[in-house]
Amino acid sequence: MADYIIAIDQGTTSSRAIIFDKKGSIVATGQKEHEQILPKAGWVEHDAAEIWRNVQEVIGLALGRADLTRHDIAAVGITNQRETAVVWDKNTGKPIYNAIVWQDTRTQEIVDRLAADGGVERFKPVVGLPLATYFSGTKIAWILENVEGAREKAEAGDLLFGTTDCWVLWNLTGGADGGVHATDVTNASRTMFMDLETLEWRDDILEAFGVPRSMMPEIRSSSEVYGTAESSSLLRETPIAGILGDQQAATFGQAAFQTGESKNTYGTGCFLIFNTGEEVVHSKNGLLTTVGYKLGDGPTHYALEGSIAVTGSLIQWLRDQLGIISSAPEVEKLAEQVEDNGGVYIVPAFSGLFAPYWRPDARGAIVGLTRYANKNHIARAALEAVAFQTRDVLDAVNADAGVDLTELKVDGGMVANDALMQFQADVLGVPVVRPVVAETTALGAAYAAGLAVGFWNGLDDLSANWQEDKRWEPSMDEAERDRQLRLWRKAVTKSMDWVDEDVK
Ligand SMILES: Nc1ncnc2c1ncn2[C@@H]1O[C@H](COP(=O)(O)OP(=O)(O)O)[C@@H](O)[C@H]1O
Ligand SMILES: O=P(O)(O)OC[C@H](O)CO
Repeated sequence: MADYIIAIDQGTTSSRAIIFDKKGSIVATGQKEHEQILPKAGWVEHDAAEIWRNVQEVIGLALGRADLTRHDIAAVGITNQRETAVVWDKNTGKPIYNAIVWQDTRTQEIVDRLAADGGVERFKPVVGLPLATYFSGTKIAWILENVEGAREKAEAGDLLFGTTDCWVLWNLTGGADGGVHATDVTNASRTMFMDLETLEWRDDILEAFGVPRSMMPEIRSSSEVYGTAESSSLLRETPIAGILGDQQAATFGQAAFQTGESKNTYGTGCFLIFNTGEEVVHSKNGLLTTVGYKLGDGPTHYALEGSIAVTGSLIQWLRDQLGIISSAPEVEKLAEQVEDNGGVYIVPAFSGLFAPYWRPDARGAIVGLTRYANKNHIARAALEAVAFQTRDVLDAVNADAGVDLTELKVDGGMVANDALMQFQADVLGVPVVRPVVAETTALGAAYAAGLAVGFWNGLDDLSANWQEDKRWEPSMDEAERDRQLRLWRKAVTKSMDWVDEDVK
């Protein structure tokens, strides 16, 4: 058997291809950012055609850097930004509109319309999700209602929907020339349309959203052979054998396979996932219920999730919109030049507030400003906002689980930031632990693909690969932690109730 697995990580900010060996170590990486298209306040789009071009390019980069060919690759795993909706014409292979990204809030009116009959929790007992702009369902509905000719084409069976895993799989397996139109259970669980118990699309919910079932991909497990790469691909004939939404992939890559295990990933947003085993658990504290993973014909593993919309993207905002840093890592230097936040708190409710608040009416707020405040305080407050939001989610997980987590496994682009990780341990009051391979998202997809083709024999092989790299112990005294949390929560209340009829 070939000695490597390649994982394609189609993220919000960039697409990566990462080649792993049997130990789960990274052999080579290719990465390319794609454009963030921001046509109006609250709108976030990606060009799906650009994403597919980038995916092909990064596969070439990774293979080239490792000096490997497709013959060295046993299988391909795919992981992806979840919820982001691509709708394309199955005859031409062209998207009929830009992909509407998970952070996009344009569909609030559709949410309100659907919620008018039964409230935002109307479908939650079946799909685990409240009605919110975050999930794919209202994004598909928006495209069908607003793109000229889309409704007719959809009714005629000419349009396909997919999250970006499905878009990449379809293209990689031949596109309009016989591409496989499938997604996995974890991605399907983020659409609003999948029944968590039966793992099938719900016709009544599709109908309520006005989405024809013919657009929907087949729902498959997270680890099985979906198809092989088509003949013009650098990976031709290689089996595509694993798909997991990126947060579930990170949980899998952290080897958090058992009930009660968890992880928090710090990327564009932050996502804490808590494994609830084979049981569907409904949150009483603002968390989502989602599928964790399903390997082939094996049992379905479920999870509770605390999704935070804006964390790394707040650092991008400091860089791109305010211009106070020229690269993301610079934020740490800036923040460390002051002893504290100078009384400044940032609530980055750019897309409203997600877990555990679910307040679409919230917008970003910077509070506590005095003339003393400077860019260093803003940088510090931005990092602190990431940690405070995670604390709010962890409180919800602890309340739902009925036990307190004793440490937090972390990963993602932001965990390179020492100041943030130390502050995170301080405001949580529990240690924060980073594994050697912090690219757990890609690793999780590689694991799913490798298990399907016998590259790894079972979960024990994967657990044996997990190794601790660094641990941050809490060092803040309790009174100071309580004071900071009180001020943070006061700041959160200031961001709420902002959007009304005049403010979009
Ligand atoms: N050293 C750093 N300090 C703070 N934020 C960082 C640092 N390095 C990267 N980031 C942020 O992390 C994000 C990238 O992380 P990544 O895991 O690649 O995200 P994604 O998978 O969402 O594309 C970006 O939003 C960037 O602003
Ligand atoms: O691409 P990321 O890492 O920001 O993850 C996005 C999430 O999947 C959105 O739910």
